[in-house]
Amino acid sequence: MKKTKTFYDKAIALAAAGSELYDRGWVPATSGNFSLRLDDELALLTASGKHKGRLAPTDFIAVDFDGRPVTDGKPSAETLLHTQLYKRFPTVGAVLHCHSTNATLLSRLLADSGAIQLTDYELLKAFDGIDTHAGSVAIPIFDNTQDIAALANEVDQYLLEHPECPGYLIRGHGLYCWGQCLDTCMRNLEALEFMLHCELEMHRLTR
Ligand SMILES: CSC[C@@H](O)[C@@H](O)C(=O)COP(=O)(O)O
Ligand SMILES: [Zn+2]
Repeated sequence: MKKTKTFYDKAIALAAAGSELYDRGWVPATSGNFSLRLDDELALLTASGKHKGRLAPTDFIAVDFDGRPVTDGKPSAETLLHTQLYKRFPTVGAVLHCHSTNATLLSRLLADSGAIQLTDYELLKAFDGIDTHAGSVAIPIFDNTQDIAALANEVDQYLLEHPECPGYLIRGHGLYCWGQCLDTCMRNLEALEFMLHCELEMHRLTR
């Protein structure tokens, strides 16, 4: 595939998001990966192993929804965790994966319960379709593995049964979330990180 102006515009937008996320401490030491939908067959994704706070427009690769690169370079090791979302949900336009302290610690602390219930937070209203704090949103926690295809299958099975899920944790690893566009995805990520931080503090204060 020839890299178009759209490809580079989206790469620049994701690089700016990466810089912001790095400044927040959510993608240390080359961790994390980001993507944007290009069309109904392709997505733009970070190349593997790059520092996600200092991405250049050349640090992005176009992949199909089976994770195969269609431009030069090596896409993220976690490519399938992005492409599965574009494949399952035609409305998803952006996917962000971060390794914040909150996501890493909470996913370890609460792994046995299988999910974190976010309940009675005003910030639940940041998610599309939720207009009240009075409710609960489950954030599932999957076991970490280097077998990304197996993890993608597990996640896909969960999302088939819970299409309203706004994101998920991988134990001791990090958070995946998505949205219709990059702005929405950043908003969802910020809301999730805020509530994960609250949950961690509650755990600390009440244990
Ligand atoms: C730097 S360790 C983190 C990686 O193993 C992975 O989890 C990650 O988020 C980044 O992998 P990448 O292949 O650069 O997309
Ligand atoms: Zn990761």
